Amino acid sequence: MYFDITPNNEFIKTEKVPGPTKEEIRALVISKVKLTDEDVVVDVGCGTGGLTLEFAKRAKKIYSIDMNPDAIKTTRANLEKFGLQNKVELIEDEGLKALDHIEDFTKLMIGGSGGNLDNIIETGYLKLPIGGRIVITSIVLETATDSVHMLKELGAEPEVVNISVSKGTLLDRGVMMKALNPITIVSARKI
Ligand SMILES: C[S@@+](CC[C@H](N)C(=O)[O-])C[C@H]1O[C@@H](n2cnc3c(N)ncnc32)[C@H](O)[C@@H]1O
Repeated sequence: MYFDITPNNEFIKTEKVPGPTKEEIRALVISKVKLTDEDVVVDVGCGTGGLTLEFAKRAKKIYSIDMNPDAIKTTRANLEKFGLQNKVELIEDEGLKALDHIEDFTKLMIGGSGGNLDNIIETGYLKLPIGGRIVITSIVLETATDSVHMLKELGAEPEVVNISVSKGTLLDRGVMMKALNPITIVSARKI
């Protein structure tokens, strides 16, 4: 089956909002989330909506949270561009506050936490059902190591992968590879 990941250049973007998460990373995140069509996903820090869009293509329901109003606007614009707005509830709020009001989700994605990482992980992990999954993407190592410590404290067994993607540029004399910044993905199953 064709594994459809939306190319980076098809997203509506603004300088005020980070993202989208690079397409190769989005593909891997879906695999680490172990996304199914029965899933209810919470995406904390939805940014441009890169991951929200991939979840919306495949899952039953998505709650996408961002404290930046421009991120909510941009995510909405991208969902509407691809006709996927109906599955997604957009919440303009701080992640932890918004999580307090959401129940019965099966997967938790954290793509931004703004100094509240430990609390968002703890609250989210405790609300997940046994067998649910939590995935954290990080551009700084400290987010990854802090996530590992917190998940271990909660009794989980986190997996850590660091992905370096290089993209080829076609030149007359060959293909020049340009490295993009590495991303660390921490993931765990609720046990
Ligand atoms: C790197 S971007 C996420 C990109 C996104 N995964 C995508 O594919 O477009 C991180 C986002 O997290 C948001 N953010 C950071 N801390 C937050 C918090 N505590 N609560 C809600 N949103 C937060 C930021 O406003 C930003 O839009």
